[in-house]
This record gives sequence, structure tokens and C-alpha cells, in this order.
Amino acid sequence: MTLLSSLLFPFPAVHRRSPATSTTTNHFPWNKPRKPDDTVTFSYSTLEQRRVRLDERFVTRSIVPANAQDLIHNVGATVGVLGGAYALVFTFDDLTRRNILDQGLSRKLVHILSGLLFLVSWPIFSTSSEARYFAAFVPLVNFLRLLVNGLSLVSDQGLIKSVTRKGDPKELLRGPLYYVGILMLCAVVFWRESPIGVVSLAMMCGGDGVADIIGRRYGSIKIPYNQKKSWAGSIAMFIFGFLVSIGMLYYYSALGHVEFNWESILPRVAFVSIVATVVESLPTTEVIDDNISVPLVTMAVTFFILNH
Ligand SMILES: Nc1ccn([C@@H]2O[C@H](COP(=O)(O)OP(=O)(O)OP(=O)(O)O)[C@@H](O)[C@H]2O)c(=O)n1
Ligand SMILES: C/C(=C\CO)CCC[C@H](C)CCC[C@H](C)CCCC(C)C
Repeated sequence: MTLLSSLLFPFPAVHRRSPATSTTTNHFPWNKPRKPDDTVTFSYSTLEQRRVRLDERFVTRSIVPANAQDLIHNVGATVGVLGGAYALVFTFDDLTRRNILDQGLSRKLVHILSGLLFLVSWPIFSTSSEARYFAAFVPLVNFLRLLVNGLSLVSDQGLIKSVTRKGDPKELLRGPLYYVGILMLCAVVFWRESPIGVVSLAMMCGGDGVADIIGRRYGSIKIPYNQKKSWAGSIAMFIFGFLVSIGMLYYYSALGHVEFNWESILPRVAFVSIVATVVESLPTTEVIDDNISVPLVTMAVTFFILNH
């Protein structure tokens, strides 16, 4: 276990399940199981012997070194997820251009879906420890995309329309840029084995995103210490942040990446959701963007609470 993982995984409530040791049974091309000692004696006709020799040469040539297979696997996953990211932005740009969605709602849905779909995509990558860097390449590309558009070095109107409130490219340099930075951080530092990244992204994407949508529509009763936020928005943040966190943790548990003592993890995630909701409700957006404060506080609290 590396130093980093030993720091991150002393959790009493979380037991890392060793990667599923798939008992690969070597099969001949015709799917006849080999003898356990892996030596086989042929008693076939000349034609059969020629076919077996051809098959063996084929099998030998087609054996790709494991690290090359891993590279091909992760490059393919990266291209797929990157394509998904571009398709997501393109879709919401199209919906906004056709006035099916207003720009504000489009932005929030991109905020909610980007991070959550990114989380859902992590198991597509290989089981190697380097896979996280391939996954992190996707938010890195989008970070650079947001940067060059935010600085008006290029002008991707589709991106600007679907990701900004008012169509000002400079908006890309704040919330959206911090957002993809947090996605990179969670992928590289926490990845699939730790609930910290999963819960942090669930709160930033699922919780904060829904708080905005509900709060703008039903947030007539404001929070006493912050007249820009409402009880409806904050309650929505808590509920959806908690539900999305548990849903994602179950998803990763069902895929065997982590194992949880659910009786222990549920109250802990509920507490983290309350803390994240309080942080999001504070009048601190002018000082520190929610896309930084909410995930960073969630990381700290999740790390602390899962270790005690
Ligand atoms: N707890 C909350 C959160 C949001 N809102 C509503 O949603 C709007 C936007 O919320 P905010 O979190 O400030 O979103 P932004 O930071 O502006 O957008 P983004 O996070 O995408 O940068 C607020 O003005 C408010 O009307 C609310 O009522 N209650
Ligand atoms: C509007 C946003 C934040 C402001 O609060 C979100 C900006 C999102 C980026 C433009 C696109 C990010 C894409 C993800 C890195 C990867 C998504 C992959 C998935 C398969 C769609």
C-alpha cells in the first residue's frame, strides 16, 4: 500500500476490497479448457494438428503485453469520456440555442451532469494505478478549453453559451474552471478506492447544482444570515447531496471498488451533507466560490469523520 493510500484508507468503516482476482481459465480458441498443468498432449488427425499449430501461432502473435493492453484500454476510455464531455456541452448548447432550455438552467444541468457522469465513467478505466491519470486528462482538456475561451484566445460559442450565465467568456475563468480543477483533484488524489472524492463530487455536482435550481424557483423564504440563499435551496442541497453520495457509494461498492459498513456510513454521510449544506449557504461566494469551498470542506470532513 503506497504512503498516499495508507493515509487515505485507515477507515474503520471502509474496507478496500482487493481487485477481483479473476480466475482466468485459459481456453483454446475453440473454448476447450486446458488441463490445469497447462500441458496438453494432442491426439488429433494431421489436419487437426495443422489447425492447432496455426491456432497456437495465432494465439502467440495475438498476445499483447499486459502493459500495452492496459494502455490501449485507458486510451480508449479517455477518448470515449472526452467525447462524452464534448457531446454533453454540444447538447446543452443546442437546447439553449433552440430556446428549449434557458441559459441559467442549461448551465446548472451541465454543472450537475458533468461531474456525476464523470464519476460514473471512472470504472470504465483499467484497474491499474495509472488509470486515474488517464481519467484526469478529461477535466484537464476541459480546463484548458475553459482557459483559452475565458481569456478570449479562442471563441467556442457553444461552450460559452452552455456554461455561462450571461454569455460573458470571463465567467468561464471562475466557477467552471474551479469545477474542472476539483474533478482533476478528486480523480488523481482519491480515485475509486476512497469515498472522499465520490462524496465531494456528489455534494458539489448533485447537491450544489440542485440547490440552485430549487432555490431559484421555490426559495422565497431566505436564510437569516444570507439573503441570497433560501431554506428551500439548502434543504434541496442536503437531500440531493446525501442521496447522490449514497447512490454513488453504492455504485462503487456494487462494482467491488470499495466495501462499506452501511450502518456506519449512512449517518456519517448525512453529517457530511449537513456540513456541506451549511458551507454552501454561507455568504462567502464573493470570497471563495462554492465550487471550491463545498468540495474542499467535504473532503476534509469526510476524511476526518471516516477516521474516527
Ligand atoms: N442554498 C441555496 C442555493 C442557491 N439558491 C438560489 O440559487 C441562486 C444561485 O445560487 P449559487 O449557489 O450562488 O449559484 P452560483 O454560484 O451563482 O452558480 P454556480 O455555482 O454555477 O457558479 C441563488 O442566487 C439563489 O436564488 C438558493 O436559493 N438557496
Ligand atoms: C458549468 C459548470 C460549472 C459551473 O458551476 C460545469 C462546466 C463543465 C465543463 C465545461 C465540462 C466538464 C466535463 C467533465 C470534465 C467530463 C464529463 C464527462 C462525462 C462523460 C460527460
